[in-house]
Amino acid sequence: MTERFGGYQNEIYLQGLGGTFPPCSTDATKLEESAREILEPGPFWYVAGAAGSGATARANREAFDRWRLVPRMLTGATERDLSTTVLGTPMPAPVLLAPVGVQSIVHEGAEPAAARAAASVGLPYVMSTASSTSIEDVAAASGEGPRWFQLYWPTDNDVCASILARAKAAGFTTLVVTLDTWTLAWRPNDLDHAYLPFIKGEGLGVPLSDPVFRGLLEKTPEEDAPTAILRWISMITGTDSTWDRLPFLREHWDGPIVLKGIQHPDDARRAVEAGMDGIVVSNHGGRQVDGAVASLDVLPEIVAAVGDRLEVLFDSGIRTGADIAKAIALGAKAVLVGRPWVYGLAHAGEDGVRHVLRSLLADLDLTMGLSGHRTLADLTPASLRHA
Ligand SMILES: Cc1cc2nc3c(=O)[nH]c(=O)nc-3n(C[C@H](O)[C@H](O)[C@H](O)COP(=O)(O)O)c2cc1C
Ligand SMILES: CCCCCCCCCCCCCCC(=O)C(=O)O
Repeated sequence: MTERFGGYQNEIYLQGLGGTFPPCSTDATKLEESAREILEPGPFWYVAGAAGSGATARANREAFDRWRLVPRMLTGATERDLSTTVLGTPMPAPVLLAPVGVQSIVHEGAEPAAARAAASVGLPYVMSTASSTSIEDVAAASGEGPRWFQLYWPTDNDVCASILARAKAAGFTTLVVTLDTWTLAWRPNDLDHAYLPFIKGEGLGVPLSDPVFRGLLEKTPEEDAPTAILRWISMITGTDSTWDRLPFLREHWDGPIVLKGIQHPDDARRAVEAGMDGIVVSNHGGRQVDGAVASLDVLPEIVAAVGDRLEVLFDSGIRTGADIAKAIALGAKAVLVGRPWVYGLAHAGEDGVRHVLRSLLADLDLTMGLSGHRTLADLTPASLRHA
C-alpha cells in the first residue's frame, strides 16, 4: 500500500520513544560523515565530491544560511497541507528525488530500491539515464509511484528516440533534460582515487538494454564490453547540444519537458521561448562548474524573469526542511534532493532512503507549522529575512 505524507513526525518520534533506532541519522547534514565510514573511498568521493576545489558545493550550503525564516504566531497552522501538483504530477509535498546515476556503486539494490522507497512515500522518482538498471526494471519497482525520466541526450537521434519511447511506454510522465553535464567536469577526487564508474561499466542499464543502441554494435556488449562502453560514453558526452535541437525532443515526447541546469535568467527566458514546460535551477550540486554561483542565489532573479510562464524547480544543497521552505519562499514550485537519499541508500538500502525522505518531510512539516505557514502558498519572500 502506498503510504502518504502525514503523521511521519509522530511515526518517527514514536519509533524513537519506543527505543527503535533509525537505520541512519535523522539529520541529513550528518549522513555524509557516516557514509564515509561505510563506503570505499572511490564510491564515497564519487558521491560526496564536487567539481574542482568544491567552492560551488560549499556556496550552495552557505546561500541557505544567508536566509532566515521569520516565524509568525497564532496563525492556526496546527493542520498543514504540503501537497502540490507539478506539471500534472500530484505529490504529497514539494519534493522529488533528483536523478542520480550509478547507484550500484553504493548499494547492490541500486535504483529499484530507491524507486520503491520513493513510491512508498508518494514522492516522484526521477530516473537517470546513467542508471545501473533498465528503464523497465525501475518502472516495475516504482509500481503506482509517480515517475519522471532524466535524459542524458545521445547524439544519435535513433537511440535517443528509442530511449524516449521506452520511457513513455514504461509510464514515465515527465522528461527532465540535463544540460549542464555534456561532459564530465574537472573532479579531482575521482581522479585521485582513479575512480570513474562508467569506465568500469557502471551506470549502463539504459543503453545495454536498448535494442537500437545494441544494433549499432558489431559485437554484443557481452562479447566486447569496452567497445560498447566507449561507444555509449562518446554518444552522451563531448558534444554540447544547442537550443535548435529542442524541437526533436518535443517531437518525441508528448508529456511535459523540463530543462535541468539553468543558472541564468536569459536561459530561463529561452526555455520559455522554446516552449518548455519547466526548468530546474541547478548547478548539479556543485559537481560541474567549480566557482559557479550558488543555485539559491540565482533563484529569485530567474523566478522574476519567467513569472508563471513555466514551472521553476530547484536543486543543489537542500539538506533540511527549512532549506525546502526557503527555496519555496523564493519562488520554487518544488525541490529535488540529491546526495542525502543516496547516503540513505548506502546505509540501509530502501529503508535508508525511506527514512531520509520521511525525515525531510517531517522536518518541513514541523518547520512550516511552527513558523506559522499552513500551506505552500503561505511561503513567500515575506517569510524570510537576509541573515
Ligand atoms: C552521485 C551523483 C550522481 C548524479 N547523477 C546525475 C544524473 O545521472 N543525472 C542528473 O541530471 N544529475 C545527476 N546528479 C545531480 C543531481 O541530480 C542533483 O542535481 C544534485 O545532486 C543536487 O545537489 P545535492 O546533492 O546537493 O542535493 C548526480 C548527483 C550525484 C551526487
Ligand atoms: C575518456 C574520457 C572519460 C570521460 C568519462 C565520461 C563519462 C560521462 C558520463 C556522464 C554521465 C554522468 C552521470 C552522473 C552525474 O551526473 C554525476 O556524477 O554528476
